[in-house]
Amino acid sequence: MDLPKDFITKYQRLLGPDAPAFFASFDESSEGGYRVNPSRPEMPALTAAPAVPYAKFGYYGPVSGRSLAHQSGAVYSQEPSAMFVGATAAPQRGERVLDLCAAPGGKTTHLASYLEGTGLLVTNEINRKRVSVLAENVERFGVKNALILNDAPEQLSPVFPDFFDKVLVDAPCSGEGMFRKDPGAMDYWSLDYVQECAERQHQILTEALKMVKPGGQLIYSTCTFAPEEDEQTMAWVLDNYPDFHLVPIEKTAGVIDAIPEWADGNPELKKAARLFPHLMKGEGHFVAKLERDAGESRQPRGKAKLGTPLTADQRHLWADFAQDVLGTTDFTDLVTVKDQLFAVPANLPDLKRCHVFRPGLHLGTFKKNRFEPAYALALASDPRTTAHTLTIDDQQWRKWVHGDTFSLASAPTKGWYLLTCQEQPVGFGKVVGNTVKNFFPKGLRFMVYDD
Ligand SMILES: C[S@@+](CC[C@H](N)C(=O)[O-])C[C@H]1O[C@@H](n2cnc3c(N)ncnc32)[C@H](O)[C@@H]1O
Repeated sequence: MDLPKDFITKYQRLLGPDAPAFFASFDESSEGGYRVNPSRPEMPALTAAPAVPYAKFGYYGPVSGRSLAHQSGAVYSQEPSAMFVGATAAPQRGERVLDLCAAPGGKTTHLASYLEGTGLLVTNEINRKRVSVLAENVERFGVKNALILNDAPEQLSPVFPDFFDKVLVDAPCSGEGMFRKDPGAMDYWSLDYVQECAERQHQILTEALKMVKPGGQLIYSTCTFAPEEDEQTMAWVLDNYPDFHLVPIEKTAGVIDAIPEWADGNPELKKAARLFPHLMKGEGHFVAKLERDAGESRQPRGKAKLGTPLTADQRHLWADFAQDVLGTTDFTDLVTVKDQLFAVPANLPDLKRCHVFRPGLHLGTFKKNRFEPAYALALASDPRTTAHTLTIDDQQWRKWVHGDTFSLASAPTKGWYLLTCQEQPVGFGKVVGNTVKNFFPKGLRFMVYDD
């Protein structure tokens, strides 16, 4: 690979005798990876692959974007070193978690797997186009407890002061760890760009640190090797925020200590982790875990007023659907936004200064005198406990994801069914006679080709 000249000079100086192995790794092929979704029935073929030693739910190997496993949210494709980030954050059930720079959602979905639908996951992306992709992935993964925001960090810090148990800053960076998979990332790389990224990281962290509750943690990560964005950024935090300290990260499978000499020599920096492509299977990351001292918390202002309460008619339509089709009335905090029904997380502060992209789990749409369930609800439903399910085969699934109606051998009772294929939820279909009407979202349709 034709690496930038300044990049070669810089890492020859920094890595010395290790530099040739580091440069050689850019000419090797990338190692694919994926995480399984613990809220889905197990797909044995997925868990038969070698496990990523440090990452709960993680496996080595490729996964196709046109596979049933992917469409149904049974897996999330993620390169193995990126899994180290979620594994370091490892939130506990019930915690309040913020993913500040979240799109396309690799780390967010990993955090969601740890939370198991409990607590709160606020997942934010500053870029409008990218927040749509984030929402798509969060919904595909069946995440029930997420609030999706589209804000800059400085818009969020006054809303969530001292609020979160865990804050993840997976920072925008110079992306040197992306060069191998995406050589286009080299086009905008320069020594000045690295500096620019470091400055932006300081700005993001300034806001992010305000949202960590006393005793809470901030996990900082990049997919670059640049010391300016890694050890030096953490040294800057330690110098400027005396109530934060680094917590040691367990390192296995070729993950090594961060390098204090690449910053101000503070030995504390060793507690952070470096993932190098010549030392482990993955593209490369830097990960640090900061913890805030215990102390008094400021209280966030007000209470969120999301959407509008349901009308009596809407309550009945939803209750009928929930009882008949889902077999559960578990969802409690319900609101409508225009004609859309959402289950929203409880105990949120006043969000009127935020851009709310999804106030919670999208349950469906109220049409004239009827309720149409959402794709997001289907993928958040567990077929093992859903009242109305209908098993479809592989051929029927291909028609489903292509947007075609298809026929059944016999006609079940008319109505909505959670369709399942190989036990995975794939959407809500409406059965009329022996035909399944297609409600697979238009923007997500695709064609499956024979291998
Ligand atoms: C490394 S990517 C995040 C990847 C994501 N965490 C994942 O695992 O899929 C960094 C994200 O930060 C966003 N970003 C860019 N500038 C930002 C800023 N000033 N503040 C917050 N986020 C920013 C980018 O749009 C990008 O989506």
